[in-house]
Amino acid sequence: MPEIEVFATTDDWAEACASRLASDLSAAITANGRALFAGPGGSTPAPIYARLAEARLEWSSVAVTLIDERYVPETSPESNARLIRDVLLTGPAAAARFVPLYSPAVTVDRAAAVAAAALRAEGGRFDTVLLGMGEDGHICSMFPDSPTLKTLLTPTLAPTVLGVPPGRDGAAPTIERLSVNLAYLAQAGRVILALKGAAKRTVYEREALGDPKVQPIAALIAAGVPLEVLWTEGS
Ligand SMILES: O=C1O[C@H](COP(=O)(O)O)[C@@H](O)[C@H](O)[C@H]1O
Repeated sequence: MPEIEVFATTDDWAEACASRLASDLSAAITANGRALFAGPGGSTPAPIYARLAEARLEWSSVAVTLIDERYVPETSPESNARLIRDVLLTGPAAAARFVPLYSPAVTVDRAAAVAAAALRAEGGRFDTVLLGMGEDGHICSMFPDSPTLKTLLTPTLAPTVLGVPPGRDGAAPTIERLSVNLAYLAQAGRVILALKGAAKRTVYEREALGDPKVQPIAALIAAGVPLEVLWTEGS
């Protein structure tokens, strides 16, 4: 299992994550003339996004998307796109192109198909990825016990975006979602899992040793996702 890299402060941790992402984007622009980045929503990534926004990059050559999204428009406080727009796509980074997963399609599955086509048009491979993880062990919108988990984690599927229904009887997720699948993470140049707090460290260590068939983190490791795990106790 990938070793956990420990950082003494939130600043050091956010800086390390942002500088690896910026370095990957810069290398992709040099090699291909463009770069594709995918990141999470949630409460964890804001300090990383704020630092990444300050990176000296040819931002007009960068496309930014999400690893997952709630099926809500950007006007909703639940929207992951809103976090990206407010914190990452600011200053010079506002020149980057945002590729949303959400669209007001008829169903979440139709929106997933639209998003999958949009990502294919961007090259279909993430140059670098930032991941978060919930305390229940979910990454992207790959929720333990969700009926969609097995499909999202099927290693033989091509990179795509899938609709995720709400959990039954109050189980997570509470609303419909969209999520990239395992293949998108397995084919990425680098995947940084940014963890904050003692509880998430314990979950990671437990999940990483778990059953590779059912748990997202274990499945990522089994599939050879180029995972780097950066942790800070945080505040
Ligand atoms: O639902 C989500 O949660 C995870 C983790 O969020 P956090 O608040 O614990 O940082 C996030 O990675 C994911 O993108 C988001 O949709």
